[in-house]
Amino acid sequence: MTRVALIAHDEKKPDIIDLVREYEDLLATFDLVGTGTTGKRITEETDLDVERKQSGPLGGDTQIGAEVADDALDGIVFLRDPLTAQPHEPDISALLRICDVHDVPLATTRTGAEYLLDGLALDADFDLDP
Ligand SMILES: O=C(CO)COP(=O)(O)O
Repeated sequence: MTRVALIAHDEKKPDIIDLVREYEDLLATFDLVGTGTTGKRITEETDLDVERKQSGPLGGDTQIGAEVADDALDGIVFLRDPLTAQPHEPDISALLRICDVHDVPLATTRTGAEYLLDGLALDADFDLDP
């Protein structure tokens, strides 16, 4: 099954909720994992089930990076806040780097995320406009 990670910094949480609502039917067919607070918000505000890792600052990005290293993920949506310094910046950089190493598609913007999910829908033969 397609496995996707969902991550958003605090300023971007409304955007990721909006995005997952838009793609909820598709995402319901995927195996979802997320960092702690992002995963909690998505499970509270949608009908989706998200496996929750640690919160980002407590190692969640690193845990997701470990899944990338194991080739366990098909894609990552990571809506980053480019205007706020993050205490765990090294973990964030490491996650981006390991995605480059393993050629795992990663979207860090809303529009990029839509292209990524559209592509995963195509791979999964899922009709987004039935
Ligand atoms: O900090 C994050 C990603 O770097 C996200 O973590 P949370 O989902 O726990 O807020």
